[in-house]
Amino acid sequence: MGAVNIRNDTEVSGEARNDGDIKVVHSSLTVDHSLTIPEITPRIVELFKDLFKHWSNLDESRFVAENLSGGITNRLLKVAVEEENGTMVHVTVRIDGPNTEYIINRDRELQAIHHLSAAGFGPKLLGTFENGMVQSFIHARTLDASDMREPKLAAEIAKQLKSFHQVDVPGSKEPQLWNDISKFFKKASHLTFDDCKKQNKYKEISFKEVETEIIKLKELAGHLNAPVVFAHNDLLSGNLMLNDDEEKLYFIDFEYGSYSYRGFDIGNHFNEYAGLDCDYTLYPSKNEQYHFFRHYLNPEKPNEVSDKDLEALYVESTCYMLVSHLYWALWALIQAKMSPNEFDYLEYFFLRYDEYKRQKNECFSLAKSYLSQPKTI
Ligand SMILES: Nc1ncnc2c1ncn2[C@@H]1O[C@H](COP(=O)(O)OP(=O)(O)OP(=O)(O)O)[C@@H](O)[C@H]1O
Repeated sequence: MGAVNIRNDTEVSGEARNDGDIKVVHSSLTVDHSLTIPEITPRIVELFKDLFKHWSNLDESRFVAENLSGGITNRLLKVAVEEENGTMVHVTVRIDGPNTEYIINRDRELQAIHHLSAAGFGPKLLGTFENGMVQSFIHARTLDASDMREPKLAAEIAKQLKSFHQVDVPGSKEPQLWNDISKFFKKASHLTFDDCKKQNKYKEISFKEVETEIIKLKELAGHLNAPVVFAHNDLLSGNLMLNDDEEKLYFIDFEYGSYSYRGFDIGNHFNEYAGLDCDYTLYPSKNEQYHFFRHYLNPEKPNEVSDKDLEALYVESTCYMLVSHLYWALWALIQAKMSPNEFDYLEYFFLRYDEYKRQKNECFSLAKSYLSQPKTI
């Protein structure tokens, strides 16, 4: 990893928490996500001194915190620490967004981080606290949506995704996708907004219709027998970082990671070509998708992938691309109610759900016609 790590043998002053078989230092402190930088800095210093004993005697002036932007779920800080001998160490502090427990299973995330990080994915987890975690800082640039379709990068993303999907994260291997969608649906369909405009917009949604779509899509997807893998589930450009000098690509942010269907991770990634503006004219062409599939299915010999395997993955990803629209549409409704962020989550629901409706007939026909073909063994 290109990230600068603080000592691996981080001394524990906070209590050590055992997540699975790996121990990580834990502090019982919480950090208020809404504080300004001057207000939050002393709190971060206190937290670091509690977590990392070797920093406990450093003067407060040696800790410099700044906001990192990019995400829309959590508050992220970059903290520079000047050690006694003048060495600069950079870490990130992620403060969980308030109310994110409705959409994110933090225990599941923490368990996954250990195993993914041991497998070489993402930043190193250095410590946890009541509402967040400290991780190593990755010296790399965050990708833009348009970078993801660049053929060399697309091939590298596909190749890494394949190895990501091969990581064995302990615990139940039951796919969580439909459970999560069902949980989101229950929560999202019973909201009220104090803001009249929001409430009126929300009332335009027919949850009966959404529920019918979920049932139909779940049935169709079930027939495809997609392989179950440990999926990232949120492979957008902001969660991909590239160190150009080392030509090293990083996947970050595993908060939605779970056992899920291979096609969901891929279809969801393709949806992200549209960027946060949701310009779905940017969805990858069939050729671009096949390029990705070849490098995913056989990273060493991409040109030897059979047409049959390409077609199967094309149908699978297309079908789960639809599921991804429903997933994030419902997610956005919960965020519209729970998140303090300025982002227009309600509008985001409509962008995703409208795109679902635009795509569904074509995708259903594609999947049904594929499923009706006689299968050769
Ligand atoms: N360990 C890290 N090192 C360097 N930069 C990072 C690191 N983690 C995150 N970032 C930067 O911060 C941005 C936001 O991070 P992250 O995706 O974790 O936030 P988030 O709120 O969970 O986002 P979202 O929910 O939108 O995916 C990333 O796009 C990246 O630019």
